[in-house]
Amino acid sequence: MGCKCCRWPVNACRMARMVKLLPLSFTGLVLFLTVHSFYNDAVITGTLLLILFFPVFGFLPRKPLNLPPGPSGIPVLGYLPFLGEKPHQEMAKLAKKYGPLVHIQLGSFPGLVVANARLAKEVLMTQDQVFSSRPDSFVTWAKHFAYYHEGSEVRYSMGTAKPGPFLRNMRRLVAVELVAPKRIEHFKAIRREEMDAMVQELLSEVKSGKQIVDLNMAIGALAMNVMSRMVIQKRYYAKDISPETKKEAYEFQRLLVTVLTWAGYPFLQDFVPGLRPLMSMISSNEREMAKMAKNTDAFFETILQEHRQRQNTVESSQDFVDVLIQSVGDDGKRLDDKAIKAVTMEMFMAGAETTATTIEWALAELLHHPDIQTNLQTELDTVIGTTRMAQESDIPNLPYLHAVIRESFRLHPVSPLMIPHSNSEATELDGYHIPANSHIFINSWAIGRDSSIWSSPEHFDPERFHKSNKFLDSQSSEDQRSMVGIDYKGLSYELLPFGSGRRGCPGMQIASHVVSVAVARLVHGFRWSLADDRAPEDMDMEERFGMNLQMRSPLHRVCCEKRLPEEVYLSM
Ligand code: HEM
Repeated sequence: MGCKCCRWPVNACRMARMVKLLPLSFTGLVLFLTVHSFYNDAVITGTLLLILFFPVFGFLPRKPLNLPPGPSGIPVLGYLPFLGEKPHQEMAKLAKKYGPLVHIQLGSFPGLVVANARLAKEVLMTQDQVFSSRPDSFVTWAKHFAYYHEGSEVRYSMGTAKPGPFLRNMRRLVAVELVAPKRIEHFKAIRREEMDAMVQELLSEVKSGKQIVDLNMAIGALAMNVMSRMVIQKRYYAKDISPETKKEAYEFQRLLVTVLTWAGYPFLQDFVPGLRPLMSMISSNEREMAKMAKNTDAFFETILQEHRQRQNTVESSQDFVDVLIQSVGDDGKRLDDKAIKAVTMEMFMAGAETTATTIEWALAELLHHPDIQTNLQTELDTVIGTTRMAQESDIPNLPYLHAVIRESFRLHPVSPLMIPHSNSEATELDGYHIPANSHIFINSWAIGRDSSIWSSPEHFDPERFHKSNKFLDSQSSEDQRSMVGIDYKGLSYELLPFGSGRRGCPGMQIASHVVSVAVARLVHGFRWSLADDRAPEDMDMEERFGMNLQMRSPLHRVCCEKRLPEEVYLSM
């Protein structure tokens, strides 16, 4: 067990205190002698001594704080080096050992892992206001890609912003202009056209005799095109685009991949801010990011200027950038150009990859479990028939599809630790002291595998969400029975792929439409199996942690067979 104040090993903590005291004591001694030889007056020297040594009391042994239990780390870095390549899994292991609330020291910051539904509710609902900030540790990325500088404290990205006028205004704009029912309906045609385009693209590959298709690419193109048409009225992912757009699309894709990669990168200086000046000097990452940030800024500046020239004021043809340009904040001012550029980019980062990865995991599970794929096809054929493709209006009539998607979200939340929350003031949680500015990791991956909630938690089985729930027997508790009613919209803390509360995902409605219809279309229109004679049980279902929790082996080579009559595809 580590020291109660910081969880380092007790001796390491004592040593660190002594090391911290040395320079102060030395400086104090030198100053004392200088001052005393100058004034030769005991009262003045004594007063100065008191002032000088006052801060030292901060380093003397303190009354132990009642922190939640947790592992000890190493001096300076704390538990950072032990989080490994899959921090969500390591944090889940810690929760098994120490309980659902675990304290971990992350460099200079206290960290907290929340790993059960009851405590997630406490953080996201009961104490939502206290925990709705974001940590101070995103600043390296934000400095380059969200126009952050330490003097201003403003981070022009919703995901990293602290509560305040910028975040309030942005969340309002997204809620009203992108995801309100009227706008969802308005963008319906875009979603339908992109779904049709994906099916046609897959069909043309199947017809050309290639039975193996790149499903990862098809899904990625769908999610990107839906987002880019809503946000900037452009379509970058298609074979039939003009050579000019192709160049622009290439630059867009290159920039986005880089920005996403850096966003998932743990910068040491963000956790040990004392190292920031040194790292800025020696780190090649910072130089590379600064270069890339210039290109990103130039790209989104062009988009912004194109929109300004077009001056689109007709609501029916407005995209999200038009809305951002015209919006007026609480202070009566228009948005800063930097904010418009950063939020435009963020829509792609937060909205497209997450949606694509979610669809890919669902399809992966259906490849891994062919019997469940067949069950879903049976439901689709029964409800929709075989003479037309699935539409958005069919979704409420497809309970098994809904169960498949919920089960996929349970096992594969693409943001397994959400975006870390932070508390602006010290508080108490479950009787423990939570220091201000802690990094709060709500581990939805671990909650989705909590055996006190879910029977056979590692097992993919949509039945647990379906009325014919075979996991229920006479021994089942009321809690287990109520699983059938659990949804992912932020009201059931057992299933939180989109988070919940003030910082919950504002894009949930759009994502939910795209994910449901894409899975329905892909499974209704095609039969999927593994390429290269691989058996389902040999499939690689491992994860790769990053900005999103992706498949370690994405679905680049999958067998695809058309399963509806030819005229259904032709009539789209
Ligand atoms: C299946 C797709 C998606 C999933 C699983 C997902 C999940 C999440 C999660 C877990 C969070 C963090 C919640 C928290 O920290 O409490 C989040 C935040 C966010 N999401 Fe999504 N998201 C998806 C799609 C989208 C879409 C389509 C958009 C764009 C319209 C979007 C925009 C955002 C933004 C801007 C934030 C930051 C909100 C804030 O910090 O206040 N997301 N999302």
